[in-house]
Amino acid sequence: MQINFFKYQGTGNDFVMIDNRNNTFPKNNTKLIEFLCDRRFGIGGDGLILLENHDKYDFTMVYYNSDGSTSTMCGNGGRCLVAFAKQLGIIDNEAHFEASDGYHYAKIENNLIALQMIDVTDVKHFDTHEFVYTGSPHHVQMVKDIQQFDVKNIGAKLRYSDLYDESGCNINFVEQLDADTFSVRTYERGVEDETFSCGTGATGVAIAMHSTYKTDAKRVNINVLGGKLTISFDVENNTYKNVFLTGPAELVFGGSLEV
Ligand SMILES: N[C@@H](CCC[C@H](N)C(=O)O)C(=O)O
Repeated sequence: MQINFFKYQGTGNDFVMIDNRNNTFPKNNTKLIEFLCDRRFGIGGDGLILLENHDKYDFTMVYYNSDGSTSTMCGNGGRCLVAFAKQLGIIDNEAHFEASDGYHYAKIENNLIALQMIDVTDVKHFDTHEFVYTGSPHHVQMVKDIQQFDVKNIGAKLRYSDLYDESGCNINFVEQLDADTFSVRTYERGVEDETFSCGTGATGVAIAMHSTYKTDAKRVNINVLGGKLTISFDVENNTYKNVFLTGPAELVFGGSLEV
């Protein structure tokens, strides 16, 4: 079969995008998804996203990690999918769509995609870290000298440690740069490596930093290896609401391959 695809990236978190409105993509073929995401033998990406029809909203987002596993929400992937939907002419500058964690609203402003994330009520505090669920599970841990930190090995150890069940967790390491700016590096489960950016992770970090009083800003800058993200929110009765993840999302190239 022939597969037509586009490759997008959002702050260096990169995705193979496929328009599956005709339902022809073999969704249970884990090996195929892994192959398409492979950087040497395939197209290359941290994940693969299908854009599908929805009976009420503009589209449905179906997300797979690069190991071919179906997973929970991907914030950067959601932002890239909004840019892809605009390219396909499905939306103009606003989108309403459904993902694994429910309904999402997004808007395109000044070439940036602002994606509304789920409300977050429960930030769990531990001696060494915080745990936040922002559509995907996130471990948030402060470190010093983050640029020298061994994210891949220490991230993998924590992801497979007794702290988490077999489904694991994404592991974010954080260093504060100023009152409202943090540097973040993330080990992503399902990629089993450090990625250049993680949107649900950046969102989790911003909320964890606010809830532990490291910042009182409600607009937090997160610097990742692949660029800059901004997370804004309101706080009402310990619930983080109107949470928006904002940043660039760009088309890299498109093509087709025979599989
Ligand atoms: N890169 C993503 C997160 C993707 C899901 C994650 N790997 C998981 O399995 O939990 C993002 O931008 O949020």
